[in-house]
Amino acid sequence: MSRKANVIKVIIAQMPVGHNKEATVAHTLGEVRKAAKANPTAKLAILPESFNCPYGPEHFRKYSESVPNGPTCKALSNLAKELKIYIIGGSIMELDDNKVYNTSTIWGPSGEFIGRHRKIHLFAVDIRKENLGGCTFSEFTELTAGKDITTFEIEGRKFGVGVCHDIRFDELAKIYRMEGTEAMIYPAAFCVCQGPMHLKMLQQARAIDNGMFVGTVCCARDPTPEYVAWGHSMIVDPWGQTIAEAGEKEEVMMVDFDFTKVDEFRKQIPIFNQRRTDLYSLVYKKN
Ligand SMILES: NC(=O)CC(=O)C(=O)O
Repeated sequence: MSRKANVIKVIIAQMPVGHNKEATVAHTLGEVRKAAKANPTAKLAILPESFNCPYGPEHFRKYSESVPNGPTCKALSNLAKELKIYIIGGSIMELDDNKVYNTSTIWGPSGEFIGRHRKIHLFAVDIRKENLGGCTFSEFTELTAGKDITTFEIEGRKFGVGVCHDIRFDELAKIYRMEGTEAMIYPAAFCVCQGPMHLKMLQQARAIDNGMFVGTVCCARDPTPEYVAWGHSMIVDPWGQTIAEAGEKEEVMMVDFDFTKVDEFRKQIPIFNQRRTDLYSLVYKKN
């Protein structure tokens, strides 16, 4: 069996999303290229949720394309091959059989399509908070929910993928843990209302519950649209410590995922093995 990597260097690309899809994709991928060239040991790059489509139900179908053969996917595949890195392509709106999914695509260093994660928990809230404004939003009118979990490995370390609202479901993260996941990545688009309230706490909770890295990669703030992104992409380690956090603007961070922390946490706080599965259970109903 090949040795597991201790540390994996990751490019976190918090990028703005414009109305011109081609220009947005070109800019985002250009910034990833610059970061990868400046950091040749980076193994993985991660983009935000809906990274080529303004985040709003009125845009989803118009910006949707086929996976894995649409133009954005081709650009992601070519970049992964050029840079010889893995890419979690944030998410894009996927059109399949006339249905639209909020889909994260995963690419390998030869440009190969490794898999897709269709957002399982569609986002719908109606929040009113005096000091933070509010947020009323529903993906249900335009999108179809996914059904499958998605994992892949880099140098013997298992990554799991969810999309944004998926992070609020502790059961999902636990199922990924049961599948051996050591780092959960959620491309995200939290807004200025629920971002400051919940983003960090949700990540810390999922990380400590499962002894794994939890990362969100978010859209950069653009104050003009109705849905104003919070930014603040962040990586939390298995101990619940924030090891990297972006501001609100466009920003590319290089983050070392030191997986020895996963090994240490799980050895020193072995809650996974202490679960009382004689009293309760969680079942993944695989499709
Ligand atoms: N945008 C999302 O899917 C989720 C979100 O902003 C939230 O759960 O809050």
